[in-house]
Amino acid sequence: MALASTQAAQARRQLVLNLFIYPGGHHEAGWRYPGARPERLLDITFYQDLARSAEAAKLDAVFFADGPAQVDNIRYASRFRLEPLTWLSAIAAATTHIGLIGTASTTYYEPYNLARLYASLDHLSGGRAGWNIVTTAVPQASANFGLAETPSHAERYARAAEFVDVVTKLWDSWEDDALVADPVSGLFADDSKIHPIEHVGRHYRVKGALNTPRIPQGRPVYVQAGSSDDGRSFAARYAEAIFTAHQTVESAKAFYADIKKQAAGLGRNPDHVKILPGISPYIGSTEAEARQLHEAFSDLIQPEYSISQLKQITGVDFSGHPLNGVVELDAFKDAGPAKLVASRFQLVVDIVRREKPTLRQLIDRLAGARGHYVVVGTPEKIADEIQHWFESGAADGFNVMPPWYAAGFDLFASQVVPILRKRGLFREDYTGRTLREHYGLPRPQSQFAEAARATA
Ligand SMILES: Cc1cc2nc3c(=O)[nH]c(=O)nc-3n(C[C@H](O)[C@H](O)[C@H](O)COP(=O)(O)O)c2cc1C
Repeated sequence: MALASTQAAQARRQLVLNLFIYPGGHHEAGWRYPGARPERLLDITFYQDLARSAEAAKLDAVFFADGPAQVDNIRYASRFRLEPLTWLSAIAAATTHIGLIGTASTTYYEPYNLARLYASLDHLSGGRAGWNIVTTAVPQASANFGLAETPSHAERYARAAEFVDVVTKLWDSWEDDALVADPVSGLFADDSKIHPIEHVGRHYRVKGALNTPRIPQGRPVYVQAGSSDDGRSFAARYAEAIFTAHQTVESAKAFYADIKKQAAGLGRNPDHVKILPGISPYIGSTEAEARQLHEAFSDLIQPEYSISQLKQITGVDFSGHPLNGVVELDAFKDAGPAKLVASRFQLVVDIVRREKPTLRQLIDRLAGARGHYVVVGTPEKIADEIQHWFESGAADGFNVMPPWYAAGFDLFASQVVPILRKRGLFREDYTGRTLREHYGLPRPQSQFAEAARATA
């Protein structure tokens, strides 16, 4: 009976929930909050425990951001980077169902290397790999790869499109039944079903095939994070899940409608493109308690860090601006290279236009989750917000961004998820093993197998 009701529940549109793991927590002072464990930030068992908690709550995946550069303002916040694929591989060994989404940049990788890495993660995890495709907007990164300057926004996205075409061919280059491994006949692999890809393009020349058999999911789940116009059209063409930042349900609804329309216009099934805004919950048994919790984090903010973060996002240096002085829109009119992450830049400008904050209020707004949606309230209120965005066409789910670990996530898992489950919005139990099955996505066929069948 339970399984039938689960399947019936699954048949209804189900909420997607990922745990976005960020060393030290998503609030910039999260590593300082009482109960946080900064001494465990390089301890793999800390992240394995977090992933097991997310799996126990039946979440879809854990998600790691990434950027191949040391950020400028490490002095006051735990902003170092765990290389996602290595840490996710260790998490795979400690879990059985939770999806594993790692960020990797098309600007600072080569397709063949990246295809091998994600093929390994998908094989070793039994089909749980997701690739968050970013073009990376951190100017410091180029200096780590011998580049005199960062390629332009448009150039990065042009490369990214070709990059995805190449790795897709590489993941398809072994047909599903190419690997035989028959000790009786002595045939290990049917090499007529392993295809060189012979790619020659503007940015890449790759002969192929991949040197790894086809992966359990066929291809990792393609996730994308970038919301500029270029980012949106790239996402509509390739993404199966999109991580995005929105402060209001209206902005999220407009983004959601735009992407779904663009995807449908390309002949894709819009249901196979999951829109996942970030949400950072501050949970209290009462509204007052939740507000106190949020204020306690604000009291731990170190403005030097916040102002350097603001400069990183907007290119504008507010270090000489009084904390209690109102931030004027004019301050952004000549903003320069920081427009590399166009969507995040626009998000800050929209806050300033809408709320006319003082500098202290602005850095407070951004400290919680770098511009993602921050919700402060009781578990019912947070579940209401999630349900409202989900049912009003603003989101297919969320990347959950706890202000601190592990209690910040434990509260969400123990107090908010059960309410969502009771409302029939979220799974009782996994009904599949792979990330594609959790997301309700089809397993793609190899383009070479399809071509071979077409000519047979
Ligand atoms: C929600 C969100 C998360 C992002 N996470 C990353 C990340 O982890 N690493 C990265 O290099 N870029 C990240 N980016 C930036 C973009 O993916 C990408 O680098 C691009 O250049 C800028 O995106 P946009 O201008 O299309 O918004 C993120 C962007 C958004 C909107």
